Amino acid sequence: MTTSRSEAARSSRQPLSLVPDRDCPLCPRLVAFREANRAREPLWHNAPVAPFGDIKARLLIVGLAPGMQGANRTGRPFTGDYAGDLLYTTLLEYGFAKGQYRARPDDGLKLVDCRIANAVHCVPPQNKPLPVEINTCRQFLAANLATMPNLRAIVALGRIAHDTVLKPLNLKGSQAPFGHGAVHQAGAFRLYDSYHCSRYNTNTRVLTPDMFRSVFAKVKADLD
Ligand SMILES: O=c1cc[nH]c(=O)[nH]1
Repeated sequence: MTTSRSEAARSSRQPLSLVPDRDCPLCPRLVAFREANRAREPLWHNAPVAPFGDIKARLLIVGLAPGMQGANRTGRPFTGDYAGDLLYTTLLEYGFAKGQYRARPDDGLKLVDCRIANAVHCVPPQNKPLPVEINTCRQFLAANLATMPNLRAIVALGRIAHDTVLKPLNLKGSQAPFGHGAVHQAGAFRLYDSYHCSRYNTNTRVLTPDMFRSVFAKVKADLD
């Protein structure tokens, strides 16, 4: 996001939409999936998941998409699935969260100087959003980036999150290749890459808790 782009976004007459409507119609495959999930599990959230945390935070964490049994069920990013256990434990350890994480949205956990959003706001089949869905949903993430007045650091969890923030940050893939632990400067912002904290990545030791911690240790040191 260049300064001019964010200024343009802030001053545009149309208010920026930070999250899709509950019945967002933009991605037909995700709409059909959402309707099937609503019929099957009427008590679940089953709608686009809004970002969690203060808009005035300096840190934005970008995930992939709501997990079926996690954010899609509970309505809060990374809440109720395996990926959230590692993420919230690490955020608590580095002071980016306070309280206790109990895997439910009424656990009282508060993020500190930190906000969490997803590249895609609706749960995709098999956890795999299509490129067209990622492109369509980017407008909401870009609105968050443009609206966060104190934003300094962005942690991308996985390659899809990394790729999707490049455009709003006005970076090219060749300038900022994805790599665990890589840090990319984008004007006033820093983009930190991490492998996604999914169960698959942690079970296969592609990502260890120490590797994950080292990303947040760096962010913390840079922000302090
Ligand atoms: O990327 C992810 C994974 C799980 N839950 C989320 O909200 N996002």
